[in-house]
Amino acid sequence: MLKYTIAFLKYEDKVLMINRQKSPWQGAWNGIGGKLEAGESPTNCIIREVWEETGIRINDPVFRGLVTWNPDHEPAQGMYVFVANVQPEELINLPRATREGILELKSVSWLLSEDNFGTVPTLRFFMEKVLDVRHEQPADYHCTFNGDDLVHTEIRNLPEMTTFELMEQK
Ligand SMILES: Nc1nc2c([nH]c(=O)n2[C@H]2C[C@H](O)[C@@H](COP(=O)(O)OP(=O)(O)OP(=O)(O)O)O2)c(=O)[nH]1
Repeated sequence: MLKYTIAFLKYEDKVLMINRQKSPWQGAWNGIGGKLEAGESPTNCIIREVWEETGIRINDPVFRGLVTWNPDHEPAQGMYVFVANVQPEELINLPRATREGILELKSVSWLLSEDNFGTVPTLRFFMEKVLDVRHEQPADYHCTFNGDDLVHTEIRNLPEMTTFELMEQK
């Protein structure tokens, strides 16, 4: 079982992002998410985290895979990734400061642009595929870090346990 979840909430060609208030990746834009609680399924975790951090209720997050990183990077080895569509009426008062950081809608093209150093370093590797729900199967997007430098990326098949973990205690 991985320790974290993350969600990319889409509206048209934009995604709701948070500029993180704390480490890791303090000051960088990332999707919305957080740590699994004891006994919580990844799906229930992401529904709770999105509610707590944005006030938005997502009912049917779509599982899109894992982002994992080398075990020596830190004890937490990865996160379950989800996408969900949101309605414009749910995206109020943006940008908005919250306890976790600043919430803002960012365009996918800005998030993926090569001269953008304002996002967490893994995002550009997996985000386009994760958002392409119609053409890309869920996968394990594996990252190798040396310190804070992302030195290698690799797309792996999903471990079989993943489906079971997702269904657990739903
Ligand atoms: N720990 C960790 N989290 C990462 C990395 N990259 C990355 O996108 N994340 C994501 C996973 C989560 O969505 C988020 C980290 O969660 P968090 O620390 O804000 O979790 P939380 O709010 O539940 O934690 P807390 O208040 O209990 O400390 O960042 C990384 O390298 N390390």
